[in-house]
Amino acid sequence: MASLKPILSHIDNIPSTPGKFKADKSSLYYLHHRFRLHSTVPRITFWSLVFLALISLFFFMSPPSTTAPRRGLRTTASYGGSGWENQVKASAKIRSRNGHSVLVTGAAGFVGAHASLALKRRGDGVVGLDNFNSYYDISLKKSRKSQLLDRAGVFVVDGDINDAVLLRKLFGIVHFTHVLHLAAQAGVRYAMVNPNSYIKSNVDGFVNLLEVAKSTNPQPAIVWASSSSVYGLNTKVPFSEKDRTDQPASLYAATKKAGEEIAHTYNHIYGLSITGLRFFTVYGPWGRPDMAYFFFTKDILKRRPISIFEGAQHTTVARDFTYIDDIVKGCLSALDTAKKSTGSGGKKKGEAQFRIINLGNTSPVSVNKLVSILEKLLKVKAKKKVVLMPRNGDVPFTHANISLARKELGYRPTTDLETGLKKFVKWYLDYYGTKKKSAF
Ligand SMILES: O=C(O)[C@H]1O[C@H](OP(=O)(O)OP(=O)(O)OC[C@H]2O[C@@H](n3ccc(=O)[nH]c3=O)[C@H](O)[C@@H]2O)[C@H](O)[C@@H](O)[C@H]1O
Repeated sequence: MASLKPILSHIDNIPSTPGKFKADKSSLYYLHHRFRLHSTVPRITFWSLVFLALISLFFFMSPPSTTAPRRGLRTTASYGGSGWENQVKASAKIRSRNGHSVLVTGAAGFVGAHASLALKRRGDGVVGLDNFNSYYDISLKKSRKSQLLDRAGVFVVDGDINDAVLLRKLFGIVHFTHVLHLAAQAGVRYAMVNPNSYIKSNVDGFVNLLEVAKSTNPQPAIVWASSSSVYGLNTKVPFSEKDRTDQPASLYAATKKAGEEIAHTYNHIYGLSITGLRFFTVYGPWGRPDMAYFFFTKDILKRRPISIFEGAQHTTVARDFTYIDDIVKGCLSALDTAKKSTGSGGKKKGEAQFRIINLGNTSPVSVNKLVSILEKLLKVKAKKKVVLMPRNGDVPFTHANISLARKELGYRPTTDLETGLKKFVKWYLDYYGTKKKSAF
């Protein structure tokens, strides 16, 4: 467990759970006694007053809009009202011929923000949804949200995929042709710290979204983020979609694999068109602070030691690091090639498309090499500690076979790790140096 410490130091503390309004018993008691003392007021009047007071308290404490309980790492969300609806409608406006109308979940996240921007810039209608949980720095998520609104007019709704009322409301306002579902509890190692957050987002939340989508008329086509981690302890390389995925090494991987099976069920029963994309270690500007390339950069600059994992018998740990722009192209292409769902009224009317596709770089790089590229770009020597890879969810290597992505999506990744990290480091120095200068 000692090895978890440096990793978790990059993750924010979990906030307390939402508080509920409780009637203050002591003040009720006090009132009751006062009324008893002044017995000129009959008992019935006392209780009528208490009742009235409670009703008005309830009324005044309710926001003008819908308030939804939020599950997961944060408190409550509010939404609704005509101003809010107008923002949703404006954001959803399609500006190109044959453009899609896309609900992007996790839009204030790393991949979600980039994908939302790319969709909006080419003329699609985009509405974002994000619960702004505190798994990592909320201010980074808020910055992405502001960038989306200010630079492209993408509105990100503050809400949760577990909130069916909100989802139905959004589908009621906009006829989404597609959902790009990227909201998830990410990170392989954090699953040992907060296992339930993975079930809530990646299983409960996904089912909730599919339930609403399957009942919508017409049903949207769904493209969602699975993960390279489903290959788990698979040793056959490169990882092909035909390989076994029944040996997950982390709860994160297990929930993503569960998502793939759940997606199959909804496709089979309800005729939802569903494409699962297995992302391979996505990195780049505006990335996730819990990922190694990100916190290595921070620690190297602060002259703090970093742990480099190695396998048993000193074997190298490697990843098929994939640059964000390549992933975004893959996502857009998956949306463009997605066939329509076939169901209506919650019933399947014919076979619907079901796909699972790797999106990787197909060129694995060792963690050692990653660090030496960062040292060169940052012009600082890292204080490296080589440690045996802890048994906390990591796998020794990943390597994507992307033949299916090439065939189905015309996917061709073009950014090597050095080029991609150069762009990341430039962004990092801008963002954490002068902040306001950073733009997508
Ligand atoms: O493809 C995915 O589906 C997943 O990709 C990402 O997981 P990983 O590939 O494990 O990325 P990341 O943590 O950056 O570790 C990178 C490398 O550094 C090594 N590593 C890590 C920490 C450390 O202290 N030392 C170290 O050597 C570590 O052993 C590894 O070899 C996403 O986080 C995850 O949400 C999911 O999307």
